[in-house]
Amino acid sequence: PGVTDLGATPSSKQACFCYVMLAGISEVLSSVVEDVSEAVNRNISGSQLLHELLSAPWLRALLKIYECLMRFQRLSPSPLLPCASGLLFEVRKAHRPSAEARELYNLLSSPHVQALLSSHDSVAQSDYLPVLSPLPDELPEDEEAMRIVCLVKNNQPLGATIRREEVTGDIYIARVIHGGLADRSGLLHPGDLIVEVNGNSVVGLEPEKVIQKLNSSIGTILFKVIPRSTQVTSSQKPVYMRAMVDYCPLQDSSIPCPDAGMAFSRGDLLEVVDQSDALWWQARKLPCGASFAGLIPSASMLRSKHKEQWWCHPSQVHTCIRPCENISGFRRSFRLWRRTSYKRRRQSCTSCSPSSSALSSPYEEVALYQRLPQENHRLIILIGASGVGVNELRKRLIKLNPSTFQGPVPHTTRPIREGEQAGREYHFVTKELFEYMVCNHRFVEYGESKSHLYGTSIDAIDEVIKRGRMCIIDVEPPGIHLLRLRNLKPYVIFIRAPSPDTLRQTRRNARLITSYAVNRAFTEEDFLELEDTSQLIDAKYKQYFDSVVVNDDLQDACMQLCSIIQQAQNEPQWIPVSWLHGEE
Ligand SMILES: Nc1ncnc2c1ncn2[C@@H]1O[C@H](COP(=O)(O)OP(=O)(O)OP(=O)(O)O)[C@@H](O)[C@H]1O
Repeated sequence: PGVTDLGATPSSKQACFCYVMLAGISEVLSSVVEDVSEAVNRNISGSQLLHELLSAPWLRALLKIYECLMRFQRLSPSPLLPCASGLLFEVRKAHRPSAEARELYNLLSSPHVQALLSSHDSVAQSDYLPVLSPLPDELPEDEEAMRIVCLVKNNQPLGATIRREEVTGDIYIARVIHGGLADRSGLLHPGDLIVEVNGNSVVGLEPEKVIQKLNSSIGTILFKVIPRSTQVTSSQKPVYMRAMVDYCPLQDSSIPCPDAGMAFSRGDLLEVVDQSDALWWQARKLPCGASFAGLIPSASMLRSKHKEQWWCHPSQVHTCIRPCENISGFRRSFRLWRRTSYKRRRQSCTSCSPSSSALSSPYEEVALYQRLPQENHRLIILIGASGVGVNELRKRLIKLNPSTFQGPVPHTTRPIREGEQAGREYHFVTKELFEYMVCNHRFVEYGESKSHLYGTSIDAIDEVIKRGRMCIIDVEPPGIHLLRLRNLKPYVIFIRAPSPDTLRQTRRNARLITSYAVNRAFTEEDFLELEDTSQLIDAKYKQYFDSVVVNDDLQDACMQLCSIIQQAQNEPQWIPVSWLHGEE
């Protein structure tokens, strides 16, 4: 039985057959009885009766049936092939089909499996279209090998770009997009000369016209190409890069094919699969969603684009949060200074665009890094708008686990006070030593408050890390650049302001540090400034953020921070390759 016969049980079929047989025999017998009774009634002689009986059609029919049954008995049916006996066994079992058999039956009879089986049969019988006309018997000696490529285009783009040779007007495949339709076919390669598309010659046509032809083709596209004489097999290993700038192909007039372009934003992780072209690379965004790559400008291309943009719109490329010359750490006096300085700087800047370092390196090569247990902990940097709660979160973390988390001890030129201990609250240093450290770039941040200098030094951070602790600092965003060092391998967490409603709701009873004596409640102006600054930092520095925590509920934010820090120290993370083995 075929798949579709699984439902009918063999016993019911046999019963049906027997019924047909019995109906025939009873007909024959009733005709025998009829003939005999007729002969008796007619009172004919015995020999005549015998002759009539023996020549009666019913007797012949009975004898035929008898012969058939005897033959059937001699040749009792047996399976022709061993697999057929297995099949028979299965069929017998199918009298009461098991749950598996029923499931198999359902699966096999589903439309897509039926379609798959039918496709398989077509392929197995080479039953596919179009049937190409046979090659002429006699080909000229100098005839170039022509390849006829048939692609079935669905909604996806073709996945190849073309270029025109200016002198000859020939149209060539310029590049094949990784994972795209053309690439998967394995039949079109960069450098192949396109002679015809769907039977129409393309030689001498403008590339736009060819693209139009291709775009308007639905279903099958038939290419006639002369393959490039030497095929270049590209076996490039993917390179992973962090985008340090934003890019939108639809706004880029220089891209060879905007449809093949891939947009990305600062901070996106890109898997660059092809760098063979000096101007246009091919990449996928990670975590990988698309099966095919997109075109992105090469690093040199992006650099020249940004230079060009700078000359056209120089006002857009200044930084809205400039590197600070005199900003301080996290003690109360530092933070007071920070608040006032922040306001001043915010007023003078209105725009937000990539910094100069992003322009010089639009992509940063990264690799996965897993910290080994014997290695130093990574530096944890918290970044956030003033008032968002960076200091509060940091204090809570340290309080929660003082043997694990620690902040660096700041330096100051102010005299030591009663109850203070050198190296505990501050490193108390002379003004000369402080200035010497400034000249030698030893401070991540420093500033002046009430004629005294305060600063957070790289050495103080190092000290904490070397003691085996996890150093947690909060710095103003420009400080990130100074801390991106191989030995510190900083992990940056952005503390983002919650939605405007949640911000106002959660900070109803919070106090803002405004002076040594007075902590006042948040005003509407504070909220607006906080939201504004939070968005600005996010937009300008997101390429450096490894994680983001929204500080809505303090307890939740603190817990989230703990688990992110744990992951940062113990799970593989993407870091710049220069932190693994390169120069700092
Ligand atoms: N999620 C929160 N819910 C309620 N209050 C909060 C929350 N986060 C912080 N606060 C409170 O907001 C105030 C400002 O926080 P904090 O001093 O940590 O700000 P900051 O980001 O360090 O800014 P600055 O550098 O200006 O001090 C503090 O009183 C703090 O307790």
